[in-house]
Amino acid sequence: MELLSLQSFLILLPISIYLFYYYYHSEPKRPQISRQTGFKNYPIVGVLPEFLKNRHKFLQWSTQVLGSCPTNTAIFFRPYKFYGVMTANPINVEHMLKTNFENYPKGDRFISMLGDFLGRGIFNSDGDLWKLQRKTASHEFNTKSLRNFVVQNVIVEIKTRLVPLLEQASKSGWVLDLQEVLERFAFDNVCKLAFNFDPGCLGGHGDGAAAGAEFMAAFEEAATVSCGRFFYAFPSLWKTKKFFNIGSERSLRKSISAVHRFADNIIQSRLKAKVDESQEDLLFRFIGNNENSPEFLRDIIISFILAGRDTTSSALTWFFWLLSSRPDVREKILKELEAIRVRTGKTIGDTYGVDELRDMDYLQAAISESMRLYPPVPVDTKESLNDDVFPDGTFVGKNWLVMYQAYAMGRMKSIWGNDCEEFRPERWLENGAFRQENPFRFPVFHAGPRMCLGKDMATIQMKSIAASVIERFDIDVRDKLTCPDYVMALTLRMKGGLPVTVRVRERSGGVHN
Ligand code: HEM
Repeated sequence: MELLSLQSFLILLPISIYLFYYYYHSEPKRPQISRQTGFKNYPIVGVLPEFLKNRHKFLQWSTQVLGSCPTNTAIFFRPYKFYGVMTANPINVEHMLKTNFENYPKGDRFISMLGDFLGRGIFNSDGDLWKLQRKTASHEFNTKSLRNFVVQNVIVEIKTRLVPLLEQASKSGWVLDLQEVLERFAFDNVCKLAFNFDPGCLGGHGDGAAAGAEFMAAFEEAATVSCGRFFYAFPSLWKTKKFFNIGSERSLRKSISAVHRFADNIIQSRLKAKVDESQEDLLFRFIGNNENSPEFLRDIIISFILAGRDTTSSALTWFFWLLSSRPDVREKILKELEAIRVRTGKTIGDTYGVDELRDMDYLQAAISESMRLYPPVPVDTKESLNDDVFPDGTFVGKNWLVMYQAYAMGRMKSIWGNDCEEFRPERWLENGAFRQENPFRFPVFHAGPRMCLGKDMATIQMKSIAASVIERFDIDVRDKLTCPDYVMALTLRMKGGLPVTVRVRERSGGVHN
């Protein structure tokens, strides 16, 4: 036995020495890593042991690492000469998202992970294919007609589904998962925007409730498993599963074909009907360009559904959790809403138009502050096309994985000051008016040419929901003092949801109706 150990040692020793020298001397830029504070990169295995140890609290761990680096930027490497850099420094973020945008596409690594599901839709493409979709979409997103369409959909969903559901919950004392409710709301909404189909996930009959629920479940599964590919320590694992069509990859294939079948049916029937001027949705707007094949139309639509699905629900779930332990903030929101109602002659239950929503400065500040601490997209990744140097002096090699961490940026003293951990909406106000933050310091909606297209729509949706819920109901979070855990996915979802009970709010004049 001892002889065997000695033999193994003698065999392994030269191999280890060889690998050590190979990794350390075959890469001329490597010395950057050892000089860098930050991620612990071991010989050969790189950051992998630390990553595996901290995977369950990835965001807190990487925030702490970035905070300890002089320029809030850290390099790591993984086996097989795979290098990456993560930053929480606004000047680096501006460089990668705007100044040297062409050098930082999403890259093949990202695109191949989501490719089976999203094809080459706007969310999953680079270069000319992306530019083309971006041009059409940004033109359409700026039209008044699309904005009105969105506002109308949100109003109907709130009045006919969300409010009745919460009223029912308040009467019967149900415990609701608020995160799930908000996700269903967002899914109904984004499907209407994408191809004017109402899946009726939050109640009602929709355009076919059973089909809608099936579509949402398949979409959910396809998105979760596709995004799960990002978190494999060794990407070859999911590729092998895919090759043999086993495990999660097998269910992924099934759910993707269900989503594609569903979307194809709608697209085919719309194409057969030729141009239907009564439609206002995105599909109608992209069909207008005759050059788009049905498959490409499907990719475009699915990308939009993915982008608009979990983001607003994530933002609002964390917002309602934060609010539950801050009655002072809630009171200020209520005061602001009351002032707007008095000025416009409205009563509780009336809906708010775009102008009134725009006047809700304090509510906007509170939602932004919540997204600063809990950004719906906590980490964003790119791939470098060529060698480059960040403005802070960090070398970035060709084909490196390049990430900015919005979660960490919201918690950097260098950006937000010593009270950065505190939930303080006032930091967004100047003489009572909401003040936009520089998007490279607050890249929650991304920034530069690829900035989120749905920012305004998301804002309308979030403020409408928050205002309607807060003025009508008291939301009691069951465990308001424990910070919920999150699920590591592309969006920041709460682990286990947000269980709440609901009470119709009592006002000085009694309970409203
Ligand atoms: C609070 C809500 C939202 C947040 C925080 C948010 C954030 C983001 C972020 C960080 C990106 C960049 C993603 C990446 O690089 O991979 C993005 C892109 C995008 N978002 Fe949003 N988003 C929100 C809501 C929406 C909504 C409601 C829509 C509308 C359907 C939407 C449509 C898009 C699209 C189409 C892109 C891709 C833009 C491009 O690549 O050119 N987003 N969003």
